Amino acid sequence: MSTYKLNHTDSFGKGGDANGLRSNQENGFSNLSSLAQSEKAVQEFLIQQTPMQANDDHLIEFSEALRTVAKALRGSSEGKALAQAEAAEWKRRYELERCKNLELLLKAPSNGVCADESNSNGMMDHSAKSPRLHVQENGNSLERICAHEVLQDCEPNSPNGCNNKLKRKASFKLSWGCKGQTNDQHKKEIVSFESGNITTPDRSSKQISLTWESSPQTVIIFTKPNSTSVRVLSVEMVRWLRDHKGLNVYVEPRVKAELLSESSSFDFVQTWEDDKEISLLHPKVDLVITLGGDGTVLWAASMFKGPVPPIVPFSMGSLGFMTPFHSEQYRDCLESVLRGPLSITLRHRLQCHIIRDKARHDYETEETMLVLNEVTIDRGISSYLTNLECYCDNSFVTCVQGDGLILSTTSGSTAYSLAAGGSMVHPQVPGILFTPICPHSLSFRPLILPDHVTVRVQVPFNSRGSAWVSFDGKGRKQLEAGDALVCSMAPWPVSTACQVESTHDFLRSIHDGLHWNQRKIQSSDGPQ
Ligand SMILES: NC(=O)c1ccc[n+]([C@@H]2O[C@H](COP(=O)([O-])OP(=O)(O)OC[C@H]3O[C@@H](n4cnc5c(N)ncnc54)[C@H](O)[C@@H]3O)[C@@H](O)[C@H]2O)c1
Ligand SMILES: Nc1ncnc2c1ncn2[C@@H]1O[C@H](COP(=O)(O)OP(=O)(O)OP(=O)(O)O)[C@@H](O)[C@H]1O
Repeated sequence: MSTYKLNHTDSFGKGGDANGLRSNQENGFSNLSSLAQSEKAVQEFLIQQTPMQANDDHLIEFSEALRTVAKALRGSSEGKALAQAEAAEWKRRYELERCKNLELLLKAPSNGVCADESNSNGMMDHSAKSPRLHVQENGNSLERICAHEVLQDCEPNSPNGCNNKLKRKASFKLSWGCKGQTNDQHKKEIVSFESGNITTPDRSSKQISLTWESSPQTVIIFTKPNSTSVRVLSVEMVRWLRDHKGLNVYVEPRVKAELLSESSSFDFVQTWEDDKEISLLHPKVDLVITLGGDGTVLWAASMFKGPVPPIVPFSMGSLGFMTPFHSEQYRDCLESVLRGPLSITLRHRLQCHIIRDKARHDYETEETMLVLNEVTIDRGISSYLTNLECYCDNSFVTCVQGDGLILSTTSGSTAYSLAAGGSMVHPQVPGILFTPICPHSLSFRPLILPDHVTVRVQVPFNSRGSAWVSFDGKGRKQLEAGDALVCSMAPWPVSTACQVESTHDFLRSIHDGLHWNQRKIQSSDGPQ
């Protein structure tokens, strides 16, 4: 019986005491080792006693243990109070220092710092050339908040003698590029370092509007194959563009044949003979029209290995994530687009090179592939795990062991990457999504990398099998051990016309296309 009583809970008498200990632990009680020692001593002592003696002595030891607990708790709460007092003192000193600095600052406006009381909204005025101190009005009392510290050069013979804290701020210079690197390959005019303040006046992900300076003359139409409704609409649209808008119209060779089979009057429609010829079309084409689903937009974009004319995508598929225009209203839509101005979504593309191990020292690599959605490296028909070594610039990222890896644009974030657990990202956010496919690991979360990096994915020499690359779900190529795929942001984005504007269109797509976060509204009759 006594041995039964000597379990952990009973050495404290009752469960309530043990609970008390638990809550004290949660409150920061840390003197647990002395407590454990006392408990052990009580146990050892009691084991040596007769049952009667043990009961009395048990009570004595138990009360001692309680005293130990109380002492430890007292120590803990005293320690806590001390720490709080110390924190309060630090806070008081900090506030004093801050007030002193603020006073000095306001007393000395002639040293180049001006207290701009007109700007009472507390916002930073990034456009100001001279350094400013901004103030914020808060209720009746004027609370002054230094929005940012000012970089100030100290004039050696200045009448004010740089006698306040500001003069102590170290001057610094920022420049573009990596440490020790002089080229400005990654330069983007989105940040300026004027007067030592870092500002971002123009961010790349702003809504963009396109205004025609002269009227568009030539359009090219891409259509989804094997669809009767698409074929009917393309016949109608081609005629309307020619008869009502006086435009030159290009279509694919397949579509030209279809149009001619309708009527020989379509011989005004132009086409091309081979892929080389279409790659030369860009300088002639003002606008691209797509009739189909997202796949047709991807197809159209893939036809342009360099700059791409603006695309007007009409929805004639089942999902239509990137196709905001309704085909029934094509006349109104095209009238408005041709008149301009129009909002566009600037969709970044990735450029991908395969570097073969056996050709790694050759100057020429295989043809560069441009993708609008993603490049996928997977195990193909192999039943082995893929083993892919990934590097970002020259830093090792990870080794993917699973079904594969998706390197996606933000436009592609709602496609395959989404299915593999990647985040949905607004298409105008510049970045590269790094999304594993079925990784055999509990901790492989998807990443989003910045747009200026180069990602290299290599099949290691000790890999059991090869890997397969596909570009926007097409054009599969095999990667043998030692081969690598190098991928970075392409300089030729794809601009797609918006129905309203890019954020509105994106949100509409995730609501209507993916039924994002749809749930029945909770009824109001329930606990309040
Ligand atoms: N498990 C998957 O979800 C999976 C598998 C393979 C390919 N894909 C995607 O299919 C794309 C190729 O499209 P396709 O039409 O030629 O093939 P497809 O006809 O097989 O269509 C794939 C589906 O993905 C949708 N889709 C394509 N791009 C999208 C985007 N940016 N946002 C939202 N949905 C999008 C299409 O509307 C279509 O419903 C690939 O780039 C890849 O992203 C997805
Ligand atoms: N002009 C074209 N020539 C050859 N293939 C095309 C062309 N346009 C689209 N495709 C291919 O046809 C397939 C289906 O096209 P698309 O995705 O546009 O239609 P969908 O599947 O009906 O639409 P959604 O993707 O909305 O379900 C895609 O694989 C795409 O690559």
